[in-house]
Amino acid sequence: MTLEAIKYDEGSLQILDQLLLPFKSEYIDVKDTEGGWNVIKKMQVRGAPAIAIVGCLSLVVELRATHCNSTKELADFIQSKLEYLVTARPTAVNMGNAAKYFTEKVQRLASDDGMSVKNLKKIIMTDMEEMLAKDIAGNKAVGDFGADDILTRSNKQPVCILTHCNTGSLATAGYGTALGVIRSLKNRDALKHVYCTETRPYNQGARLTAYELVYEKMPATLVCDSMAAMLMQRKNISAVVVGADRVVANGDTANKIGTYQLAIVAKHHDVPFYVACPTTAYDSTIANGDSIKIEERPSQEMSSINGVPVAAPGIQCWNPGFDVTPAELITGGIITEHGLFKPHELKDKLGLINGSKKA
Ligand SMILES: CSC[C@@H](O)[C@@H](O)C(=O)COP(=O)(O)O
Repeated sequence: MTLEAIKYDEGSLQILDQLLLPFKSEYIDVKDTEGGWNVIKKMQVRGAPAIAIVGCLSLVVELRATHCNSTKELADFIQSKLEYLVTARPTAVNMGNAAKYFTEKVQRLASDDGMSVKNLKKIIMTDMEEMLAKDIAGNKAVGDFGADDILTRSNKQPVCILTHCNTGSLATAGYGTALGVIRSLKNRDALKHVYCTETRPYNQGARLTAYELVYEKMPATLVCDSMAAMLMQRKNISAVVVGADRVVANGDTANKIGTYQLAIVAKHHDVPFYVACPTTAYDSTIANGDSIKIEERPSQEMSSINGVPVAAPGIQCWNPGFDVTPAELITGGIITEHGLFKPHELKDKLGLINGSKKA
């Protein structure tokens, strides 16, 4: 078994089929953007950062076999493929942010008269290939900032963490976001225990996070989502740390369904609640969480497990894949690769960082 969700080498892209985990380790060849769109839609690869990386790398693979006669033709081709990839899953913003960034870049470079088709292709492909290393570096920084803050609160005493969904190596290029914070705590010998929720209905916690925790030999226990309140009442939880699919301007955060109720329970028990995500999950164009589009998944994903029915035939199902945690419940803060911010600070602080990068 392996934890390498994305294998990429010089134009060859393979993804670990996460629908088969934890019982089978099988890779799928992704040969073009249609293949990329399909593995994202079916959730054979999932997790906001991994979705964007696989989407863009599927375009790199396709670009290698694509001939364009002009830089304008190439830029329009890349733009249309990126627009298509964004439609696979609507809530996670990472693919949308990548599409915006690469569209702006390719159209700007294409308008330069001295640019050749060959060079333009190379610049964009190299930039996309670098997403893998950049994501890991960002995750490591997130992990360290998160561990610093949690250990400051605990007076450097080892901590018990509750996490939700899967935010580890399988959801990213490696290391992980919320699971990256947990990994950083473990690296400092400061992780007493980690609890992961099952994460119904798709069981990313039971299938994927539990698999990563066992693989990494972390002291870990699986709980049902419905046990979170009891857990916080009885088990001395030091912090809840989750990932994000989209953090909007006021700090409201869309993440895996079930996150919002964890934040409410954490507030009731005075447990700090953290969102851990690189800024690739930040969307400054939406003012607050009411306008985030929430993906609704097929009802069979809820009414059956691995094809075995678990609900009464004929019952209707409502299956939103994500919920929105209001900023005021994110009491620990939002941990980014630039540091930890309170939700209300995010807009100004990230605006300053982005502004100074441009200057
Ligand atoms: C680093 S991943 C953060 C989030 O993307 C994760 O918690 C999550 O909600 C994933 O949802 P999924 O539907 O499995 O793609």
